[in-house]
Amino acid sequence: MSQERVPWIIKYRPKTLDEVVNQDEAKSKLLEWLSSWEKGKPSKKAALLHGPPGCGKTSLVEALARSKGYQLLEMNASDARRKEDIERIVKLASRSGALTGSRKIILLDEVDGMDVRADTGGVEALVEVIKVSANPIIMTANNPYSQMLRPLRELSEMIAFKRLTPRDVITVLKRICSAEKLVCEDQALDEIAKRSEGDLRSAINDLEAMAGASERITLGLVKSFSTYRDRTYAPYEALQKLFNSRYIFQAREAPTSTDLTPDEFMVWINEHIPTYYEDLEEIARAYDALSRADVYMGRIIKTNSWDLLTYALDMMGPGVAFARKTYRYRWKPFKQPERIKLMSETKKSREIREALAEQLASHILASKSVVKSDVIPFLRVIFRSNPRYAAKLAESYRLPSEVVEWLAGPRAKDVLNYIKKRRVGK
Ligand SMILES: Nc1ncnc2c1ncn2[C@@H]1O[C@H](COP(=O)(O)OP(=O)(O)OP(=O)(O)O)[C@@H](O)[C@H]1O
Repeated sequence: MSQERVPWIIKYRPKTLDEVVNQDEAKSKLLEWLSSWEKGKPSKKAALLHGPPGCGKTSLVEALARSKGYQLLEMNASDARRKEDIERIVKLASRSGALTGSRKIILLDEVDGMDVRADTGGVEALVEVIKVSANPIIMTANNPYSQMLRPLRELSEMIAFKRLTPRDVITVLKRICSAEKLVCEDQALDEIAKRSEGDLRSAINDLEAMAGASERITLGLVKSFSTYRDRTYAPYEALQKLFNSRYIFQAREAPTSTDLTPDEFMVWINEHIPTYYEDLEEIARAYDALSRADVYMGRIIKTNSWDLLTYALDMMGPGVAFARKTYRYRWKPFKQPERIKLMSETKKSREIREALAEQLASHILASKSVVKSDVIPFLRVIFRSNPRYAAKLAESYRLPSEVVEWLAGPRAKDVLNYIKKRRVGK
């Protein structure tokens, strides 16, 4: 009988929570969140585990389910292309817990790989499922900060995973070497760990491939084997890379090593220049370089001249990084920029303003920007000071109640009452 070989990344998956290395903070946050579920008072309906590839997100959920006696229903979100797939699979799973008596955790891997074109509606379907789910839903993502995942972020406990250090990677590789009775030079393990850049999955795969080629793993063998991989970084990691780069080429790579577009990444740099630099002169020089990058980006977008991108990248990468006077590695807590947070918090309000401007522009034959700057501010004053007259305006322009509420703010109730009275009176 042929014996089927189990890949090492499956064979050596952590079986217990203790075997998941160097993710203690994520572990305790996840345990806390799950216990809030068990008490019937979940702090957030879902959990979104995020971090670089191969750092233990899926492994931790599997170990958690095993240790706490949950049945784990796993689904790769990027396989579920359409709204119906998500609804069918997850809805079923999220409702049946109470009937069968077995407790379930639903794990949706790689939600950032979901097909997000507007017509697929996957994210919206997932949001609805999370709201009604009777079982805890855990999602994983490498990059949780894209605009399309915003509705999921709002409903989820965000749990960050660290990139593993070379030492963590070596610990696990040594465990595997001894279980497989593999002779491996220390320097060879160091090299595999260095090349993996914290991705334990790729390190284990490399080790397995090399073990298939030779019984003894030497530094020479490693060097002849693997090549460095192109990696995608989370924005805060790319910022560490950028600000702490020793060489120009490192600073240059940083802006394109994330899933963000160069102008989105500029928002992150813009917010964090004062986080990283303390010296005023360094701050001024860094902003000067960034403003030049901004000028190039503006030109690129206006005239579609993408050949200028290289100059923009030079300015936002090396330009910002080498604004420093002397090199010193500094670790800084880079967070999601306030501007991005604010933009998402005010998204609804901006959408209403935009729609109202469009509607009024055609009524009063003015441009949308004139309506926004010269008409809407006055309407807001009228709606907040004269509800009776506001009701008349709302009726004649057929404004939906959402718009009335936005214009009238604290006086919305009064305006809506007058509208009702007018309708009854007719
Ligand atoms: N922190 C860790 N401790 C122990 N083993 C780990 C750890 N992280 C990863 N591994 C090993 O690497 C393999 C891949 O890990 P896992 O699937 O958990 O990564 P992930 O973070 O979910 O990655 P991705 O984002 O690519 O899905 C696992 O099979 C496991 O053997």
